[in-house]
Amino acid sequence: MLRVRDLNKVYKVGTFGTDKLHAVRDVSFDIAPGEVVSLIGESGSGKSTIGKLVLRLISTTSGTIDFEGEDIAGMSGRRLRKYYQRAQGVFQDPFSTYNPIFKVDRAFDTLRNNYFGSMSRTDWDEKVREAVRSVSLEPESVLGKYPHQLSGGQLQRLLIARALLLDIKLLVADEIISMLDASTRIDVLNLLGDLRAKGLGILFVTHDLSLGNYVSDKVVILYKGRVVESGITSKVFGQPLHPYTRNLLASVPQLDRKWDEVEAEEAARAVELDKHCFYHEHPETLEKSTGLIEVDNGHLVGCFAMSADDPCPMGATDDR
Ligand SMILES: Nc1ncnc2c1ncn2[C@@H]1O[C@H](COP(=O)(O)OP(=O)(O)OP(=O)(O)O)[C@@H](O)[C@H]1O
Repeated sequence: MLRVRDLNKVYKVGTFGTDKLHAVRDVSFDIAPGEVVSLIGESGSGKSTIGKLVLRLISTTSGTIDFEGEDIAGMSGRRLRKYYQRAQGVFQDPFSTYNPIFKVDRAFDTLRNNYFGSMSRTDWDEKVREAVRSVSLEPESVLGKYPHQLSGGQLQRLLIARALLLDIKLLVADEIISMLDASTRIDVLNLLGDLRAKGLGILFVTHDLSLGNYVSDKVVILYKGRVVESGITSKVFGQPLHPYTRNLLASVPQLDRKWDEVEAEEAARAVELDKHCFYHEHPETLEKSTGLIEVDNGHLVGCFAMSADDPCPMGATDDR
């Protein structure tokens, strides 16, 4: 359904826009219907930029994004409107999405004006109520209210309901639960699970490894805009190969492991990597990547071996 290939985004920065910031580098991944793919990485790794590129909120520098076989860069007019009927985004801070001086219903009305102009008011109101119920909210408790009268979780679910009115096939969910409390988080996560079961493809953007592990079928681990590892979640998290992924996972506290043990493992890995891995020696630059190596079916690892005949000490070669 969604096919992203060799995506690059370079921002112009600096006072006169003369400097360049390479925010996304050669990123490729696919999302099938009913599949959740998580983009995981630390702050500044390019996750949100990729989400915005997929929603065409910003333009690509190079690379392609195909949705149902059509390059979204070439869409305009009716075709672009149709794309937005099928692909929508929900972002981190639900409060900033609503205008505080209007009731939340206004977010739905703008959609009616754009896409459902010919529908009668009665039919539209019923359609909205149905969408609100589908995200486990009571229409009477939330419609007609101002944003400050509702919780973050209710506002977030209303935004998902709004997207669902369009019968979308792809949802870009960018850190959508990071501002919610624990009990509301689980409601929104369960809702995403229900939507996935109905065939919705979800691009889930998060910096939280455990969340990525919980919700996704596949993960794409990003470091400074570049994919360092990707594949089926259980494979990437069960057998992480790239030093960055391993360090990320090692940094998540585990009840059954002592910190000394984790540190000793990391030190042993550092010895293996010394003078072999460009990433290990110079993590500040990723220019020397030799691309991604497929180590297992769909499990790709970014390789930064220092020379072509230098076997990657992290196992990112065919014979390991
Ligand atoms: N409009 C912009 N102009 C210039 N640079 C930008 C712009 N938007 C993002 N960047 C830069 O691009 C890089 C990637 O940013 P992005 O927001 O995609 O990262 P992220 O992984 O989503 O981070 P976070 O988790 O903090 O939101 C960062 O260095 C950021 O400062």
